[in-house]
Amino acid sequence: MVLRKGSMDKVISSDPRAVAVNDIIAAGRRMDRFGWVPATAGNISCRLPDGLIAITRSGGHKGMLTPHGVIEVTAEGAPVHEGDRPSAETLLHCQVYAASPRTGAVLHGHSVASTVLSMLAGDAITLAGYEVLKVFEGQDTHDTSLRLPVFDNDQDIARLARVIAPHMPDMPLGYVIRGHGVYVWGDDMGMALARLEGLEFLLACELEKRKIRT
Ligand SMILES: CSC[C@@H](O)[C@@H](O)C(=O)COP(=O)(O)O
Ligand SMILES: [Zn+2]
Repeated sequence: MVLRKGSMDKVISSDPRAVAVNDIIAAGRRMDRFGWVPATAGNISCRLPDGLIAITRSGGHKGMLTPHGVIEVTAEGAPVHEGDRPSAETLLHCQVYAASPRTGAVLHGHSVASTVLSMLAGDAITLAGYEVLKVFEGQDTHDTSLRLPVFDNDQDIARLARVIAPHMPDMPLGYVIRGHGVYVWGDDMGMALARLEGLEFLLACELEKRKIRT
């Protein structure tokens, strides 16, 4: 048994597929504990060493996943096994992996804070002055601001991916889909979860600030 960099759990196997399934199930439970994947909302994926992507099946509760709830798709989002129905938002995960060979895990949740704030925002939410900004790579002071892009929601995920595409190279935090939820990623699942937790904390703070002001 070994421990991996950034991991939040002990590895249960040296088989990368088993590790990915374990990581996805654990991530879903953790996101559910925070209330970020209500009903069947959210989706979770990991890149496998052979370039395939392990991703949640469409329509299941992400806090109650079993190994059956995780399937494999190609880098283009096609299910490896005929009849499997991957997340409706698979193309958004594929787009994040295609943008950087370093990215190993992608998380999508529907928190109250990301949903509400994005409905009040323009094309971005600015996060400034918070100590927790230091959770993001390259940030070593609270005395800074980071921009979280907001894209209009669209049920046509291929079209939404085309709108997001030009912004992919310049998104240090992830992004939010308006009235929908947040996309965050990292080199591995541990890093992606840490970034999601940091970002959600910051969004929750912003929401509280707005309530106090009104
Ligand atoms: C409960 S509605 C949420 C869905 O429409 C979608 O946005 C979502 O996040 C989950 O879709 P899924 O296809 O299960 O990955
Ligand atoms: Zn969603």
